[in-house]
Amino acid sequence: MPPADASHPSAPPCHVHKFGGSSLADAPLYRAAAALVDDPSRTRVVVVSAMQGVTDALIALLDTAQRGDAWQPAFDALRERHLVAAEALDPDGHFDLRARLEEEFATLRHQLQAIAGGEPDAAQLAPGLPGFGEVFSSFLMHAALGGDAASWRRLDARDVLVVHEGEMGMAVDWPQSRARLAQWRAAQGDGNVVITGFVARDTHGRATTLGRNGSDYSAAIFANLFDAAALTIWTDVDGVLSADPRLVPEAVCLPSMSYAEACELAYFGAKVLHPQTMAPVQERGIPLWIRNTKRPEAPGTLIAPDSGRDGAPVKGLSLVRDLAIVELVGNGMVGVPGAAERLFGALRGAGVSVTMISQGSSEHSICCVLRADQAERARDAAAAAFADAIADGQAQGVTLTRDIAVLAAVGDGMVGTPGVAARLLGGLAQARVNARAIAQGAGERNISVAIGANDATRALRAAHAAFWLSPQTLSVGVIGPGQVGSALLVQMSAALPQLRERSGLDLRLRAIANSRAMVLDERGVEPVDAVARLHGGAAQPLDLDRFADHVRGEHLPHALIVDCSASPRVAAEYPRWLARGIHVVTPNKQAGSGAWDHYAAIQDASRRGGGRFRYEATVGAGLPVMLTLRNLLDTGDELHGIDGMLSGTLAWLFNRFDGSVPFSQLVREAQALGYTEPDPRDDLSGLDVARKLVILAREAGRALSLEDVDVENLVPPALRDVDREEFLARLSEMDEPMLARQRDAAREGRSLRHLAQLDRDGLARVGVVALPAEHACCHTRLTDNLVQFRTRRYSDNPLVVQGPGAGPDVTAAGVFGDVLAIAQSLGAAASWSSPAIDVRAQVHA
Ligand SMILES: NC(=O)C1=CN([C@@H]2O[C@H](COP(=O)(O)OP(=O)(O)OC[C@H]3O[C@@H](n4cnc5c(N)ncnc54)[C@H](O)[C@@H]3O)[C@@H](O)[C@H]2O)C=CC1
Ligand SMILES: N[C@@H](CC=O)C(=O)O
Repeated sequence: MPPADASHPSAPPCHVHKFGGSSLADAPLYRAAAALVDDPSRTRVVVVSAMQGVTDALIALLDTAQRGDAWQPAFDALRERHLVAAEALDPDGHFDLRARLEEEFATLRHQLQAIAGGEPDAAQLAPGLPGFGEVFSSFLMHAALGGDAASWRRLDARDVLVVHEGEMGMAVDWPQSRARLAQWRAAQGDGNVVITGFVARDTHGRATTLGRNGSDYSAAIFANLFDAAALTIWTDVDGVLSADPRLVPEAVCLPSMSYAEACELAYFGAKVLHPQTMAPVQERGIPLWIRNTKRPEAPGTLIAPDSGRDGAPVKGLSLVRDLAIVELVGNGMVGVPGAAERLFGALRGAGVSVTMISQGSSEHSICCVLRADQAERARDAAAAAFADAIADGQAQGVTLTRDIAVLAAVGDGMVGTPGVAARLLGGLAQARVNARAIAQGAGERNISVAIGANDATRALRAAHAAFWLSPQTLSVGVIGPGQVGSALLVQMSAALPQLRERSGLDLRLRAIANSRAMVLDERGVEPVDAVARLHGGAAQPLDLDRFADHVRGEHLPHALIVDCSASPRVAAEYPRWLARGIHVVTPNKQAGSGAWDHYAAIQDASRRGGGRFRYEATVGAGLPVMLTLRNLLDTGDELHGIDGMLSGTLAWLFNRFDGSVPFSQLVREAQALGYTEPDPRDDLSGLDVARKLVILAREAGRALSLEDVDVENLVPPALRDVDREEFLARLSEMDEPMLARQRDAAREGRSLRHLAQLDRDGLARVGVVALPAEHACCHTRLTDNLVQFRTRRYSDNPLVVQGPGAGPDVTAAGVFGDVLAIAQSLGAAASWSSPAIDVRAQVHA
């Protein structure tokens, strides 16, 4: 590019603003845009796009006219839309806006008539016709800015900007354009200017456009021509985001980036920037801001020569779809100069543009990623170029793989930083995405990975999580906010902020469900509001598959479901969830003690899928019963037997039951205190304790099942098969038999206790026993569980775990402990991570 024009040495530096169509959809938006540039301390240059949708409408009009179809109705609609906006912006005709627009529409009408009529030379009108939208728009903006000649001028870019078609799109004829602008400024004087974006004239003087999204390019060109102090591109997002927010809800707005980073991201699909936009501003070192018209208070993204190192190696991720891989394989190419030249010469000859290249140091193959619509042409050209080598057996052939996408991580900070590729590929591996080809230039600013098209979104989300989220980020779903579940939500609400702050554990509650309804929320559910939201408008019928899909959301590195129900239906899902890598934590005993096949399927799915299964709270609520057993066995001890009191409810009942109060009244109290199972018969029948004994036995490696346990059932036969409500109504039928047992025991100086026993030979018993006063179980309080482990090491005196074994709070604490154990095991944070800026992504309208 030539040096800056010196014809206006005294002109103050100006600020160029560019507004896209989404910011100019109607008259109020033109006024809002005008207010954003209201800074009299600077000379302002405003470059406008067409009103939203108008360029597409013009292209369609052109197409209709070229086919000879009726274009008038669409033309009238377009004209009407602009006249409505003109009426709103210039109600008293002060700016003569209506007449000026009518003049331009008359020109457009003549051109369409000429094109539709096939008039000689009419074809030459076509390239410039889609640019009428910017012409109309410049009049509207001129009026919105209060455009009288003293303060604002209007410049039609077709009068000054000269372009020609270059190899890489429209190229500016800088000397001509600069000279023409100088003439224009000499005639008009310096001051504020509104300019039509997108349009230009070609070297023959015909109107043309800069190509799709060319308004950004226009703005950068005029920033260069005016030697501007800054360029601001106003759009409908907060700035350049770390990834496409439609695919990555966690995308963050980047505060700054270098020109080089912006170019890499622009090329690789970051829609906010046009690839050509950077060059004219980069050449003069003009700072470029991307800002949001709808949130002008947001700081936006600054693109400048140096991005300012913030310690984050990766600035953004981009994804290019609709690609294919063409690979040339040949033993005969090893060490032979010219093979690459021959291949790329052939591709050039076929007019194929190569997106990415990868060749291993063995030189045995060259792999090119290119556009899918050019793939067959590329393959045939490569095969033809190597036909002789293929015939001689020196090359094995050319293969074509379709349905490819390229994911790229971009950032100046990658230069010289070890571990970036590992983090990227590690993230992909965790999401089970296979890398087909990898490329990184010696510039180290871009690592590109070719992947299968079906994996593209998953790969982008996984890579984003790998760079922007704590590796200990968990997407959490809670099922069953009853007694235990609600207590868990209260505990989470209190603990989560400090866990995030101090330990980097980022637990995000994103789904909640009870037996009827569920709430799935992408942005997260506040734990304290979760239960209320199940009764609100956002709740939907429970669907466990959709629940799991949502929790598994691919943009977060890990997923975990907490099942606080007692439901076998929910427990049946565990193998499927674990196989998908979803961790499961539960106090629900159905899975741990259910059918052996189901239990084995859970262990198997966990091993294969990587999801961890933790169920400490199923035995002893918050007590470390399972943990103790696991530690004993993992350190090489040998279990001889387990005995003790495994039911908080039954412990509490028999601690209190001295015959002075009916047994049924105590059961109701235990239920109200949240100690019992949802159906108290599960406790009274001994079933709940039998389940716990089975869980412990299985944890110790014994294939015990419920039917192997000798269980005493305290529920009278007449109450066993009635429904829960009837059972509760007839609870007093238990009083007499229980009182008789209590009196018999008291007569012998004994107390009733509910015991569970698993002996060395695998015999398992559960039931009520009358124990002498000196027995350890007669020295417990309230809901205390007491579990005695007899092992090789603890043979004379058992290892005892004792403490409250029921109740919502202690159980929830046991569940929460399991959740944290999983989160903590997910790997410590790396020494660097890309900052999560507080400006949240604005999804494109
Ligand atoms: N309460 C305690 O002290 C202890 C309880 N547990 C276990 O904790 C679990 C919960 O107990 P509580 O909170 O006392 O029960 P609860 O009856 O108060 O709550 C159960 C919750 O599960 C939901 N639910 C039931 N069936 C469902 C289904 N098919 N799908 C989705 N949600 C369903 C219900 O809507 C309710 O929100 C049970 O498995 C229990 O055995 C374990 C240790 C101690
Ligand atoms: N109902 C159970 C609760 C814990 O599992 C008990 O009383 O122990």
